Amino acid sequence: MANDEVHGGTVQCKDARDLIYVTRGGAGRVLSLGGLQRMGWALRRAPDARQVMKLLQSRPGHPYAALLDLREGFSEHDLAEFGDALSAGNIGWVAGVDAGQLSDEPVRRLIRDYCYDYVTLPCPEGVLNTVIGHAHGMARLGSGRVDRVSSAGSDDMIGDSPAMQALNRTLRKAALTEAPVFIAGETGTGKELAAMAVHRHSHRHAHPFVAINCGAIPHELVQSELFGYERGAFTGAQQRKLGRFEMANGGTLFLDEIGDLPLESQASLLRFLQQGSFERLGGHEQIRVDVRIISATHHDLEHAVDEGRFRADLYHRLCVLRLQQPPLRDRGADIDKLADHALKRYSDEGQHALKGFAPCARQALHSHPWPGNVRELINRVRQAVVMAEGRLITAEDLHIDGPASRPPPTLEDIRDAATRCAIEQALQRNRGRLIDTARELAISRVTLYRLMGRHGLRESESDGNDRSVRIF
Ligand SMILES: Nc1ncnc2c1ncn2[C@@H]1O[C@H](COP(=O)(O)OP(=O)(O)OP(=O)(O)O)[C@@H](O)[C@H]1O
Repeated sequence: MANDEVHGGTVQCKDARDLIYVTRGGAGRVLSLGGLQRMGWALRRAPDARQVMKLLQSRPGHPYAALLDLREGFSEHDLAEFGDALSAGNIGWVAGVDAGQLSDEPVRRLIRDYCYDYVTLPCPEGVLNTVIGHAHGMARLGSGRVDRVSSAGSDDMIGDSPAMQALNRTLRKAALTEAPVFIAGETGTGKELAAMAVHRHSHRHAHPFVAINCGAIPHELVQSELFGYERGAFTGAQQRKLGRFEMANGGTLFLDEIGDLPLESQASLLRFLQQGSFERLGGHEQIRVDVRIISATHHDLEHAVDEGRFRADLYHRLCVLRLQQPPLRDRGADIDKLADHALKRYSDEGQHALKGFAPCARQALHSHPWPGNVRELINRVRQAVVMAEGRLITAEDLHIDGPASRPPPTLEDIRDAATRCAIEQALQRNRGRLIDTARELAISRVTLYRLMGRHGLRESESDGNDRSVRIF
């Protein structure tokens, strides 16, 4: 769901997602979908229900999006055979239709009862990407796929380094409250996983967790995606559509890349946070829902506020509780655990069985700076699984140049990392109170404050009061 991001107009793929294109169209009616493949979809074609079931059975529980092209070739009898595939929890269906088919009762029923959404074909691939992306996200929620290789604290979040232990403790505390949570951290550090963990540990866990990537949706569609629309709200709005807020009722709404939210939607979100209600597009009724908001971004939201791109009042409403996702390079042995996990997860994609990582690869994993964090690590290991020719994955298979890419840490680097970690943990234990934290660490408050500035643990050099501390 919140799986794509837009950088400078191009959509970058985080992980390849599986799309099944079900079609029996004649020549000229089959969509090529090459653009979707470039956007990171792994495309599989299936002409009938049997093929779809075969694909589902080959990877039980694995999430798929499926585009069911209903424009030609399927009789009512054929469609009846899709019953099991349409009801599977790990597949999100989108129907593709000719506009005229929407008056056809069996087609309407199929869409209404089984599909996440429908599109009128042909349609721009950007739109298709968004819609099937959402369907895939819903399938992921339904798939119950949890990677429990972890030796760690928080369910499918692998890692038990001090930084991750601190994060796990904090997110469990956050889960017990109803306050909005803001998750900061570099791209690929696992902010969405952290948001899901907060939801899972909250009393809302039996209700939906709905995620949306505000940066991956065209600005003009964000408002209707979030708040839904009434029939006739605009040309093409042939029936009422529920927005993400309504879908998340009782549960949690995760707004990823919140910094990309257009100003109009910022105003609506602020109104929701103040009043607990909103209006659908084209509607006048105030709709009340019970939704907890978790937001995240890998950009500097404070900077966006300073530049007037993000409303300061909304920022303060969203950032009541703040979690900081640590970068991968600060997670020590977690790097090995994550690499082993990725190897296990993708081992069946390789040509031959792999035994593990060669010493040079282990060394490279620890010398690489990981600008793309866990996502980059998973992608590199996945690619190495496919490309490796030997029994062990080498640094070369990972396309990491070896220790030269980052010199080993100096004593000062190690001391700095330990100081930062000690201060972070003490701040958490003391709920951000500087006086108590300084006393525990046996340093003066001035020294503590100086060290926090040096290690990036407070917002600005000039603001010296306790309110600037964002760890609780
Ligand atoms: N601790 C972890 N254990 C296992 N997998 C992880 C962990 N952290 C991240 N991942 C995986 O890394 C990928 C990226 O994670 P995620 O999408 O949560 O990152 P993000 O911080 O939200 O990224 P972005 O800022 O780009 O939206 C996902 O495939 C996720 O499953």
